[in-house]
Amino acid sequence: MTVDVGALGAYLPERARHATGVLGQFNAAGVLAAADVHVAQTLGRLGGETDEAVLLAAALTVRGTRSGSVVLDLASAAETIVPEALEAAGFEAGGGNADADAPDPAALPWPEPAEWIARCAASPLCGGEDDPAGPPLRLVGGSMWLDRYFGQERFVAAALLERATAAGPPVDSVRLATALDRLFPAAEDADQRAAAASAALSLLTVVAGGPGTGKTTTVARLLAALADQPGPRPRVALATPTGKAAVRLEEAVRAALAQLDPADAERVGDVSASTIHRLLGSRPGTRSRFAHDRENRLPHDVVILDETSMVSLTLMARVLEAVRPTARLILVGDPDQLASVEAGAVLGDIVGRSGAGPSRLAPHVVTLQRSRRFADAGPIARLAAAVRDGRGEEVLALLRSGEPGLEFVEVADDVLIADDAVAGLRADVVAAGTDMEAAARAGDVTGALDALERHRLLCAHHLGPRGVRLWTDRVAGWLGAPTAFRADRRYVGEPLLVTANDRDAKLFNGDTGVVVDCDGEPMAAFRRGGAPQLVPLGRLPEVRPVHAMTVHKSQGSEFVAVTLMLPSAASPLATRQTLYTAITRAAAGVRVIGSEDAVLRSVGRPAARASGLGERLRASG
Ligand SMILES: Nc1ncnc2c1ncn2[C@@H]1O[C@H](COP(=O)(O)OP(=O)(O)OP(=O)(O)O)[C@@H](O)[C@H]1O
Repeated sequence: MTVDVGALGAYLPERARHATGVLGQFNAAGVLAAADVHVAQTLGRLGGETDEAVLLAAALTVRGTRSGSVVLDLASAAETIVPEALEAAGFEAGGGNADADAPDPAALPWPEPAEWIARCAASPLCGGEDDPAGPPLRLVGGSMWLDRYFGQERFVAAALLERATAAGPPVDSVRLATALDRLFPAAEDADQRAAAASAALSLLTVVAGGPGTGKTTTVARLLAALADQPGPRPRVALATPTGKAAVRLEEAVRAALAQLDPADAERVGDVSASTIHRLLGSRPGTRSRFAHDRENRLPHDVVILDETSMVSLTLMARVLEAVRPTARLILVGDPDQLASVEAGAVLGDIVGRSGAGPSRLAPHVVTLQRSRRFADAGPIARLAAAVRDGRGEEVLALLRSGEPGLEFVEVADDVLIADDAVAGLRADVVAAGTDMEAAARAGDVTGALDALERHRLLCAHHLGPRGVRLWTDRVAGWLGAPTAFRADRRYVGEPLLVTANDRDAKLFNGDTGVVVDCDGEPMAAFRRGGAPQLVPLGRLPEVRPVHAMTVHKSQGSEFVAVTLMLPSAASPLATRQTLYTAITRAAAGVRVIGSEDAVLRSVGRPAARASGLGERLRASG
């Protein structure tokens, strides 16, 4: 069965009004958006460049940064680039999925690579590695960067390497050893102890590890070890890319401190976490610069970033500028998860991808291997490890094994999924939804929030037949129309997703809650470390029902069971990171809906994010 994508026309990239020639053809094929064409044309006009091959390379480089890639490899561009609207919607290039007038991208006039590179190299728009800043593009080998990202990569690499090679901060090593022995007493805590020791003894440490490997616990105990050093209590900043993650980190660190000897916890004192943006501070009148930068450094002695996988190249550059040269910087995160929505895959580059050769930062990276949360041998942990390590056949075998907690619902990529095929999903959704609504009506806030976290449907895409939008409607239909809508269309028992930050209400993009009847007054309830947070519906920021959410949005959350709606094998979002991130959200159950081919393709394909940072960190010299 073919899929009708007529409804997707609205999401196809805008046609550029003034695009003619080669740029016009690439725009009409959906490869370049109007904005890409516009930037390239402006660069050409300002730089006196009319060569269409150079302007095409510029436009494709701009386009790449919008989907996370910092650099464009000209030689492979023709094979790797998929029209953007099709990417977003989860459709394959060509194959009749594009709008009827759109030419096939493979048939576009791609320049011959060697000549393309030579024409770009001769252009006044392109500088090389060592040219002074000025031209808007950089070309090194066959790779092209926007000068801005090229500069950021170079700066981030240099700043990290400088921290890695600098003498460590002064410490009382005898006292440190005693504190670490006290704080990490068990033999099996050796990896956590090594991470804490590294963080205490050097200006840069990366604590990498999957979910539940004890990263937060290590951070909390590290803070106790540092507080135990002679002298004043160190000034510590804890920061995360999102507000939701900051709330979670603060609660988790407090909980970990509460488990320590009271004298250790007392020495650390109160901790708070903020977003990285908030830590760096806003500067009136500018959106891209922060109050803290190289001229006005952060006052902290220790800066800890959590969920670093979600930090973009640009933000990492800003952090590195702002942290005092003598302060410790500790980067915490899971490099196997999806990267930032913006350009760059900094944590992955620092840790070094498998097979790409060791990073010069390797001595500063401590990877925590053992999950402390579930039994290591549990089926979900084994499934996650097989995905992470790219063992596709083992992933399939586990999904089909019938082991408790694992389920594979096999559906072909090109069919619209019928209700009968996903009866298990429907049963889970209806059971959790019914319990949630009953608890919400009874005013049982905790019961409603427990039901909310019992099961979550995750999709890679927003749009298309496997996307959040369609499945939100399907699930809403299964749950039945609410009997009592309010004027604002909210109803008691409705699960909500916050889609904008509201610092005053302490609600953040990605927070989820439930509308609960609190003594006749409907309130939105959100889980927090202590008592749940109750917000009158009129004071909510932007929200939508959360019957399904993207894997990206689910980062940093945990559910009892998760169903992943896998995209088709042809989708660029069918990647190892999508599958790994979804699986590692689940504590007790994982159901994957998709084709065998989609599973194998996802496991076999680490997300393609082109970046030159890893190369810089590997290069000798
Ligand atoms: N050394 C340890 N001894 C005993 N329990 C531990 C130890 N380290 C971690 N834990 C426990 O394991 C669980 C997971 O630890 P923690 O929250 O620190 O992991 P994490 O890697 O930060 O997880 P996430 O990725 O979900 O943020 C917690 O319940 C914690 O108390």
